[in-house]
Amino acid sequence: MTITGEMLIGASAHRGGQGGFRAVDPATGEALDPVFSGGGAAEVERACALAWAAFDAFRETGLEQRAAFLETVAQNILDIGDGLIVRAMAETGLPRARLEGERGRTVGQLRLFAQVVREGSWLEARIDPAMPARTPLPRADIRQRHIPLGPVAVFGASNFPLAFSVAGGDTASAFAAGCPVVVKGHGAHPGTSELVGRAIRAAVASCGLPEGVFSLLFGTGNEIGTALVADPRIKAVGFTGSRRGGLALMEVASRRPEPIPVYAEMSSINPVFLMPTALASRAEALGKGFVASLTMGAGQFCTNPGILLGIEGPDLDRFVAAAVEALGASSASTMLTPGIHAAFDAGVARLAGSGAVTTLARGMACSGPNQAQAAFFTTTADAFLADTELQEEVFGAASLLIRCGDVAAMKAVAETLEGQLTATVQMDAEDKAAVAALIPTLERKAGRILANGWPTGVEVCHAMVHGGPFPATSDARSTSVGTLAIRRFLRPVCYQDIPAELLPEAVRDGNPLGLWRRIDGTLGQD
Ligand SMILES: NC(=O)C1=CN([C@@H]2O[C@H](COP(=O)(O)OP(=O)(O)OC[C@H]3O[C@@H](n4cnc5c(N)ncnc54)[C@H](O)[C@@H]3O)[C@@H](O)[C@H]2O)C=CC1
Ligand SMILES: O=C(O)CCC(=O)C(=O)O
Repeated sequence: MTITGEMLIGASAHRGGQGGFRAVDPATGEALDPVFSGGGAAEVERACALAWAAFDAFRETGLEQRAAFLETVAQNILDIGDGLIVRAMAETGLPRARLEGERGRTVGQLRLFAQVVREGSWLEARIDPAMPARTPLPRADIRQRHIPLGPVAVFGASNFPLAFSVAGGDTASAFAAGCPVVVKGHGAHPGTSELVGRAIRAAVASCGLPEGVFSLLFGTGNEIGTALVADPRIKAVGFTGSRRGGLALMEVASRRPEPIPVYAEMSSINPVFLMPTALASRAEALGKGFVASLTMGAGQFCTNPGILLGIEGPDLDRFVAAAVEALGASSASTMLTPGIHAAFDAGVARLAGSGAVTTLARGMACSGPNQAQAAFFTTTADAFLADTELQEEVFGAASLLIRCGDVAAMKAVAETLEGQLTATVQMDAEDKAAVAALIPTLERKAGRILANGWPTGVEVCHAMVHGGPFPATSDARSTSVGTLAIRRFLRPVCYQDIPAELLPEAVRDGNPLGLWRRIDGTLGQD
């Protein structure tokens, strides 16, 4: 498939009038062909008009047709073949194995949402039949189903060019809900974005859907993203990126005459609690496991273990020695963009320069452009509690070990943490009581609590929560990974005494869709 550098607006490919740009291979610093054109207000207007025009037809597609659309997108992505992986490698510096795995995750995610669409429980159909004889007042016939919010703006993330980008979780869940999608592609991987965008566009056409179901826009500054979120036809936003970017888009969305929800996944330092017995029994293995998680993908995961908490003593020293050895042997790796690399170096310099922080280890020296040397620091619980800046995410392979006096100090630190995507406990059976005391705090702070694993690598499944209180996300009630992500783009509508022939199929008598429905409070398939 050829990459042309055009934006995809409905069925047409379009060269915008704003400044052109090229992707950069971060491993060499070289600009890649072709030149991509940037869009502005005119392209936003066209894409949103088409999306709005498509909405009513798309939202009432049959469950089977919509599921087949998601499966066609998945197949079309696979059919691009190796060209997709090669382009993504060049644009991101990420290795082949990682990108092949990410493609599998992306395709699997689309197929999982197809199953969800078919199964139909997301419609949450409820029927409270009329009670004309009820006294003192009769009850009307009241029915409820969920409908999609409307066209969704999706911002592709830099660090997952497939799974959190053009056909990533935000797009898959919005399509599953019945929302047209306008993607603002990330400028770091425009060629990858165009290839995937063309795969989606072909699926829209072959599934007989209106062209406005999908558009892909590019633009260099903030203008295009701002215009997209401000457009009155956009009804929700999905975003993964920086806290600054997420906050800026939340501000735009809240200032609209009709404010809309922004589901932004932003920043998280993912605390790991090294419980005493676990540390005593396997400090060395934990040290190695930690470094493997920290350095994976050059640390460019929002689930990266950015802080560790352990109790002072010889077992923690053994953990540190093992981690220092593993980290010292970790090679420098190419980061996604020169900007992300510069932000990592600045964050590491900030920690290294703090009087309260000691540098424990750095990874191997850099040997090419945009490479990052992993970094491991330590501080005390008192110092951490005194300086809120030590909580700021350093995006990349940098982590801070907080030395605590006892389990109570660990809990005190946990209480001061901002909202997190994850919280991890490394524990043995004897640590259970201490962990039980910690869990209520962790539940308030994080979207996912895990034991004896590492937070990087999110499973795409029904029970997953990839979310959490601010600043991990802008809305703690949601997840951006897993099938519950569909909820973000739905809202309930109630039908009171609506004549049977005007009711949507989901809540009709006789249950033509064969859904699980709550009838007078009882769940069943009647
Ligand atoms: N927590 C996480 O999952 C991630 C965090 N980051 C953080 O973000 C930093 C920069 O990386 P990027 O991926 O470029 O994230 P970013 O937040 O700068 O950009 C993400 C997308 O949002 C758009 N955008 C950003 N600010 C905007 C604004 N004010 N108005 C309109 N559109 C806006 C950008 O054009 C881009 O398409 C990294 O150094 C890292 O600190 C990056 C990726 C993932
Ligand atoms: O750890 C993962 O698999 C997902 C990480 C993520 O969501 C991110 O880095 O934006």
